[in-house]
Amino acid sequence: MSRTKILVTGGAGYIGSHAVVELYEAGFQPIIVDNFSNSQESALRGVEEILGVRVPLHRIDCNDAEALRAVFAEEGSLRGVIHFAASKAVGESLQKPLEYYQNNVGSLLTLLQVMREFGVEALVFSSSCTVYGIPDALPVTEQTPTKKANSPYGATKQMCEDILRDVAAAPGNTLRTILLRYFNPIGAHASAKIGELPLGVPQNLIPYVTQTAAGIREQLTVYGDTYDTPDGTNIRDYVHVVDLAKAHVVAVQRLLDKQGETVETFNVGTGRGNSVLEVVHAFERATGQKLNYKIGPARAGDVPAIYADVTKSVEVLGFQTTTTLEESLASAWKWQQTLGK
Ligand SMILES: O=c1ccn([C@@H]2O[C@H](COP(=O)(O)OP(=O)(O)O[C@H]3O[C@H](CO)[C@H](O)[C@H](O)[C@H]3O)[C@@H](O)[C@H]2O)c(=O)[nH]1
Repeated sequence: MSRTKILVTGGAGYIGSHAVVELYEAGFQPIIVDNFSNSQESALRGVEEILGVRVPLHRIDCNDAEALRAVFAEEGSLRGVIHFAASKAVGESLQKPLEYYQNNVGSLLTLLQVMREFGVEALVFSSSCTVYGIPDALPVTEQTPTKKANSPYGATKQMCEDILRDVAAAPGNTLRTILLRYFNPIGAHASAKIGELPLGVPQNLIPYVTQTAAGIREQLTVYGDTYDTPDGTNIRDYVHVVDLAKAHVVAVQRLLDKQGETVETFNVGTGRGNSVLEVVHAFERATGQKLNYKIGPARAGDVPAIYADVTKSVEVLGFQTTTTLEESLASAWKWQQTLGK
């Protein structure tokens, strides 16, 4: 029996590569589109080693409508798209707003246009808990009002969500969309053949932690300990990347089964909040490594605390994470060790 083809934009990236593995293992045929602007070919070798097969790759930019059309035409019979391809660095987006709007919003518009031309009617979109801004109450549900984004990156995620809701509401619309609002993805595949590949100095907590433990970085700076949280450091919901990848498989299946509304939103997190210091100590417990860290000043723009209410994703989507924080951190460390110095 032939596999159902799903286009995965950004399929060589951190979350995308893990999703490609989970899709294939669930019986789908992922087709990767990537421009390698923030990803590396080595991720695809890792995917190949895990699966024992080559996954088709198209090296194109999602802003290039003609190139995208050629992919849809060549592949034929695509049933759905998972759109990971986007720029994701909050700080960088403040420096390069135009690039972020073009890359994130522009590429979605182009993709939607081409999907319509080819009659592809299922889309999973990578959104982010950043759309909630600084929430008034915790945990956040999908009904929690969104707040004005404090970076162009966050604004692009809100705009893309709005675009997809408007498309769904238009008369005659046939597109079905699931918006997955990711909390903080961490960790790596159990095989340690794929994982996060930050370029340069990591901006995110976990790669900074693992690089510090590996001796690549001198010391982790914990950004502030005077927040209104139990230990004064920021609280986040750290979700294992393989769990997160699996949420996409469930979402794609739901779209193909035509269940639910034409556009649906789900939080993808563990439902647990952990402080930065809890992460540091969980890492030490999980790996036996002592972490060199200091408390530094708060980072501008950080949300004091956010974690997911996962009731809807459990009850409606039928999705639940299974990996503990310690397991996630151990997988991140195992992956870091394969990278060397
Ligand atoms: O060296 C560091 C790095 C991070 N942190 C703290 O660790 C927590 C997590 O920080 P990350 O940078 O890993 O992630 P954010 O919570 O800032 O998330 C942001 O980046 C994510 C991916 O890059 C998502 O896109 C998300 O939407 C966006 O808000 C924060 O409290 C941050 O202050 C430190 O203390 N030291």
